[in-house]
Amino acid sequence: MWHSMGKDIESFPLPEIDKRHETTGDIPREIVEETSIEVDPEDVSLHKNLNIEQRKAYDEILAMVDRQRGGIFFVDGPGGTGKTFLYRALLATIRGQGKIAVATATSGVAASVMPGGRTQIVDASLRGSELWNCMRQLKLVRNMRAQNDPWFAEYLLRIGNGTEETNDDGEILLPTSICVPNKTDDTALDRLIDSIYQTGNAYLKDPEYITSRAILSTRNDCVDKINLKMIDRFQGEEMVYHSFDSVEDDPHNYYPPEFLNTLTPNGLPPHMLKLKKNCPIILLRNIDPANGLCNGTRLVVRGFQKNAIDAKIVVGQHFGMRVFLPRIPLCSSDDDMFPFSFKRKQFPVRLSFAMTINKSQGQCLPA
Ligand SMILES: Nc1ncnc2c1ncn2[C@@H]1O[C@H](COP(=O)(O)OP(=O)(O)OP(=O)(O)O)[C@@H](O)[C@H]1O
Repeated sequence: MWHSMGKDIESFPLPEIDKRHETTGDIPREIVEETSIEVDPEDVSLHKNLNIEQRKAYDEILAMVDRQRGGIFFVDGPGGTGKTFLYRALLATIRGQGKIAVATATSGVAASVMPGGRTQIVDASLRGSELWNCMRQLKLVRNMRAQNDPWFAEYLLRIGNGTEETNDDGEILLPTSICVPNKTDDTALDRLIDSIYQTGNAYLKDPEYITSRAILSTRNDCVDKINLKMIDRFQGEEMVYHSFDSVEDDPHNYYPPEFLNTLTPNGLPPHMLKLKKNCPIILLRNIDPANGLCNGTRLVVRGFQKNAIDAKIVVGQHFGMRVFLPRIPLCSSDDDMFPFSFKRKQFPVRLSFAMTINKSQGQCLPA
């Protein structure tokens, strides 16, 4: 499990492992794990559908593998141009030949969209690396996600490439068809919500519907406000979980729980976590990345227990898997935020009708 998070047991002060009990003989466990990844039959035929640029990249990378030559490739392309699709095709072909293909990504969610993906923490910039000059850049340019709307696909690419026309302030013009007019009154937020989510509970209860869309904001307070509005509209059995908040090394109790309860630092769940059956949630910590439970995984609540949330994974490789989420102690990732070290014991989840743009990276929101 530690390996799947890019860590090693040797970095912890634990007794040495007695290797006599290893069941894999002399073969390192990682090799056993990698060679036992099953190739999805659907992925095996993906290579037949590659577009021209994907095909060129696929052929070039595989040629290097076939010739058993080393090589480094950098597949570059804006969102939706089919990078993941290409990786899946490559992984399936290489693994299908009985060879090892290790899929890693810098975030758990990005790894979870690739079969057998692992998280590797990269503390470096690729361009700053001396390897950059040896890298062969392969560019994907065609937006495959917005194929049935070629105008929008082109528009997105122009924005990504910085070639869309701007005004004197450097702002681009959004077409009215994708805007919700802001009348600066109290109903503006409700109108935004109405245009994203149908009000009928039949829609909201459909996990596919609910996870195919989200309202994005730059700020956590906005996200919390929208999520609270949404959960009130949502119908179903309700449960409120309160967190246990404390400060480490506070023998004089300078920071009473009533005060701590009012805080919601970045990356921590709220003190009062209000959930309803079938509502969408997003995980805030890497609990078990190998089984799809990582920071950013989206789930739908199926039921409540006193000390566990019964939920179903609704994205990525582990789609449909039923899991039980525990309450865990969480610390704020931003150490400078408070002059004390804050600890919250809570389920590591937030509602995900709305999420911050940061959290949405690596997510697939097809609607
Ligand atoms: N050659 C193809 N044929 C059919 N569908 C494709 C093809 N390539 C990609 N797609 C589809 O287009 C969508 C976007 O592809 P993908 O997720 O691989 O893009 P990406 O570049 O990894 O996007 P992002 O950077 O946003 O993660 C997916 O639904 C994928 O199935």
